Amino acid sequence: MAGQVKISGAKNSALVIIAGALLCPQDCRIRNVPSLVDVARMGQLLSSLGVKISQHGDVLDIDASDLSTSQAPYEIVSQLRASFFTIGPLLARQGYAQVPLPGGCTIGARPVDLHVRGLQAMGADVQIEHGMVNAYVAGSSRRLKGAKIYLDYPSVGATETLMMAATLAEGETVIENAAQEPEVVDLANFCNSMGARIRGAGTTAITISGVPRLHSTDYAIIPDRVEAATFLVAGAITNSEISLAPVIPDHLTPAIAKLQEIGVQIVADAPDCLRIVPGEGLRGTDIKTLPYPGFPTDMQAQFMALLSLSEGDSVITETVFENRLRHVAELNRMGADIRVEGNIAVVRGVPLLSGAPVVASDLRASAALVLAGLAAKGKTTIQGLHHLDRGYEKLEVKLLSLGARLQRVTGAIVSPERQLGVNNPTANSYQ
Ligand SMILES: CC(=O)N[C@H]1[C@@H](OP(=O)(O)OP(=O)(O)OC[C@H]2O[C@@H](n3ccc(=O)[nH]c3=O)[C@H](O)[C@@H]2O)O[C@H](CO)[C@@H](O)[C@@H]1O
Ligand SMILES: C=C(OP(=O)(O)O)C(=O)O
Repeated sequence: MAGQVKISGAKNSALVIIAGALLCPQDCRIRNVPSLVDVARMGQLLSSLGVKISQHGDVLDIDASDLSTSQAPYEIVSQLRASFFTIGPLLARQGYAQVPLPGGCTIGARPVDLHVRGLQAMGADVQIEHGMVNAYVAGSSRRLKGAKIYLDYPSVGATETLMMAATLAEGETVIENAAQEPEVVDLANFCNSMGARIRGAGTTAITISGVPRLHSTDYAIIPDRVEAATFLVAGAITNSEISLAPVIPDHLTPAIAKLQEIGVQIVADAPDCLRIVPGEGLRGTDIKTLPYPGFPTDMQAQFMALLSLSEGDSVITETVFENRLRHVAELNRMGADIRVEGNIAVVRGVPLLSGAPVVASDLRASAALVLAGLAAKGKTTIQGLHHLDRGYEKLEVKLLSLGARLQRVTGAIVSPERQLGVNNPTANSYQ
């Protein structure tokens, strides 16, 4: 493979920024929105609340001037976790919100206690009954009150929920031990572009001075660092020179550092363009997933595919989610040598993977299996592509343009039966 790839807008920014548009009683134009199943579902959720949404290419126009209800429907919330992020804006704007518990998913239980405790600290009365979170603000103004909130863990979602809720609260809110992820900063910049007063996003202490009302905006989402890292690994695992743009290289620091340890060179050709130059041989290294600026959990599976073909032993420790190593069994089906104990995977590099039928257990696991399939000798068939389509815009089209040999075999848009066939008849040992 070789060539250039266009990186799409960040899924995790898009989802929360679409929820954040609920804060605004005027038009919001959001640019660089990736075309993903999750984004479409988030749009359906807002429509069910009475919001008018129209899409032209990667531009989304959202008019949330009239909200017909503050009750989010279970059928949509249960399909994507990010839908719970609507609770903060709905409560802040309407003084009332009813959002079903989003439930866990294959990577972990994913409770929402930190979101709930923070909203309570801001004066909301929150009851959880029959799987539903009912939150309301008493008093004639129905406005939340600024508060000092310490998060036990720097949860991305809780930081975002509370930051959005605080934009319209009375007084000042300080979120301590806040998540520092780039998508949190993107959300803060989006809110500030509508007149919110948020300082410190990207650090561990975020201060929000509440304002009575926000106004319309035109905002472009940052590039997706997880998609970019996935393509960097695609270059490394197939020994291919690939250029990526647009990217924000700073957001990729943990991935670049690990790729360099593994023996791959990354060159900045322009401030928003990175090129991967494959090395002579790949070496194992250790990875521990952590909140940003640590190594992202959303890149762990893809790096495991790469390390399974890197010489020597690697230890991968997953600390963010309790059940995010389910791709191990599938990689082992392809000839990888990986042992799991608790949240630790010990990867012993093998010279060659061999194509096999495999099943994707979650979004990043599906990307890891595609990467493994690109490097493996023979044909790999991946089932469970509904996970992939949640978070990668046209992955196979982009890979095909680089010269990969793969095709979508069956299925309609959200069919779990959908399969991807990846074929590499000429894999060499130790790429
Ligand atoms: C849509 C979106 O942006 N998803 C991202 C977001 O998910 P999400 O916002 O769900 O991730 P969090 O940072 O909240 O979760 C991290 C850890 O905190 C725990 N926790 C979280 C909230 C809470 O109230 N209580 C609690 O115990 C979770 O179970 C998990 O073990 O950040 C994750 C961590 O970078 C990424 O993997 C996801 O891709
Ligand atoms: C876990 C992820 O997403 P979500 O929080 O939407 O499930 C992810 O993007 O890898």
